[in-house]
Formats: sequence, C-alpha cells, structure tokens
Amino acid sequence: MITVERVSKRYGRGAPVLSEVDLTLEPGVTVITGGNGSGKSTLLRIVSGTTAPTSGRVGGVPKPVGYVPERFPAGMRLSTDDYLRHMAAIRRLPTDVARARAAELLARLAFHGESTAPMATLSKGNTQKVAIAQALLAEPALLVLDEPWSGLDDAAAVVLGELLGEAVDGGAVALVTDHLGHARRLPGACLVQLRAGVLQPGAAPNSLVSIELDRAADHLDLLRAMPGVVRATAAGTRVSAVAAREHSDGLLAEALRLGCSVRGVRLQSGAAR
Ligand SMILES: Nc1ncnc2c1ncn2[C@@H]1O[C@H](COP(=O)(O)OP(=O)(O)OP(=O)(O)O)[C@@H](O)[C@H]1O
Repeated sequence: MITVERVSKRYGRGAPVLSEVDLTLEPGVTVITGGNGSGKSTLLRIVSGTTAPTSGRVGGVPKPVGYVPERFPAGMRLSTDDYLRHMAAIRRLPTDVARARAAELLARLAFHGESTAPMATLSKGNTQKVAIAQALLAEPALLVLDEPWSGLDDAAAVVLGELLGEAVDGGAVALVTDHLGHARRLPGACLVQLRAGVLQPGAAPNSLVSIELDRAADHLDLLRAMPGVVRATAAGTRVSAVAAREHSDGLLAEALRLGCSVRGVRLQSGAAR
C-alpha cells in the first residue's frame, strides 16, 4: 500500500498547486480526474519520485516503478531499440529478457515505426507506444501513467487496457490520468478528483458488462476496436469481452451481425475501493 501523506507542492513562489493531499493507493487502478491545471501531473510526478513535494511525504512505494510522463522528451536522437536497451540496463534487466519483453510489448501495441531510426522521427502514436513499452519492461509494481492513451489508435488503446489489467492482476498499483475516458472503464477502477490542488474524496462505480461470444475468434480485432471495449481475449473460437455498459448493446449487435453467437452477458459492478 502506498501512502500519500499531507503532500503539498508549490513551484517557486507561486500559489500551491497541491494542498495537503492525503491518498492511499492499493493494488488496482486509481484514476486521478480533474480539470486542466488542477495538479494531476504534479501529483503523479511526486508519486513516481520524479518531483519532490514541498511538504508531506509518499511512503511504501514498491519497486520497480514504471512511469509514462504526459510529454515524452522531444527530439530524442536515440533509436527505439537503443532507448529500450538503455532503459532495460538502468533497471538491470538481463539482456535477453529485456529484448524479448520489448519485442513482445511493441508487437502487442502494433508499433509500426522504424526501430533503428532516431525516436524524434517517430509519429506521436508510435512514440507513445515506446513510452508505454519502457514503463512495462521490468514488470513494475507501481505504474504511473500520465495520459497514456494519448495518441494511441483504437486497437492499441484496447491493448493498453489489457496490459494494465495484466499488471494489476499481478498485484501492481496503477495511478493514471486519462481525459479520454478509457481508464475509468477498467474493472474496479477507483476515481478520485483533484480540484485546484485539493483532493475530493469519492469514487464512481463504473458499470461494465462481460460478454461471452462463440464463433467469434476470427473477429477478435474488429470486436476489440469497437467503442467502449475494455478488453477482449480469445480462447479457441470463443471470445470473452468486457465493455462499458453504455456500449454493450452496440457490441452485441455487431457480434450478431458478424455471425457470432452470444453465450452469456453479465453485468459487472466495478466496486469503488
Ligand atoms: N515545472 C513547473 N513549474 C512551474 N509551474 C508548474 C510546473 N509544472 C506545473 N506547473 C503549474 O502547476 C499547475 C498544475 O499543473 P499540472 O500539470 O500538475 O496540472 P494538470 O491537472 O496535470 O493539468 P492538465 O490537465 O492541463 O495536464 C499549473 O498551473 C501549472 O502551470
């Protein structure tokens, strides 16, 4: 469990950006919501250890930490391959393990960039895929993701939800901002809001629907790309999908149109932690 205790932050002599923030982070996904400038990125940087609070403390941070900043450094001359090798070395990952994990992550995210070219030449989405890959290289116990869905295409957005689900299933703590609305649909996601640097306690239960489909595996990519689909995995010809409740009718209609048969539909309630 990570404890954020009375954390305040001001930059220079400016007004406080965070005021006495108290927060407990448990394994699972915690989504920080709030308007522009409310202090979300600052809080994430403090929890990730990249910025020091002006007062207060963060305790119990497990290692390793994977961090995706809101803005990846621009103009990187390193190639994707060299950058991921470098990040793996910093985390003391064995070379062969790191190479295999990087290849797996880039393949799952459908990275289509030139991995030997300078990262500065990559598209926004491909750069974001590298940012996500480096954060997940060492199977982090704490994942701090600042707008990680930004720039991702629909298919990669679904894969990121799956990767996050796998990390959390493995016991990781994930602290996320996401103005696109993907994170709040993840199972069990806990939402907390910042308003002008003050944390507003409370959580919104998010309703999700589990859908089991037969004769569906050939359509996995199409189903994954449907709006509101949080995850979809295939086993044999069957597909298990989890979708936001407001999108489940659309998903079922499309599945039937594709010739799948519906084996089961179950409402999940993402209980607030
Ligand atoms: N390094 C910095 N130096 C000075 N001021 C900063 C710095 N970083 C952030 N700020 C200021 O702190 C306030 C909160 O910024 P922060 O980026 O944490 O908010 P945010 O909620 O993530 O915003 P957004 O949704 O727009 O990304 C803003 O007024 C911002 O200008």
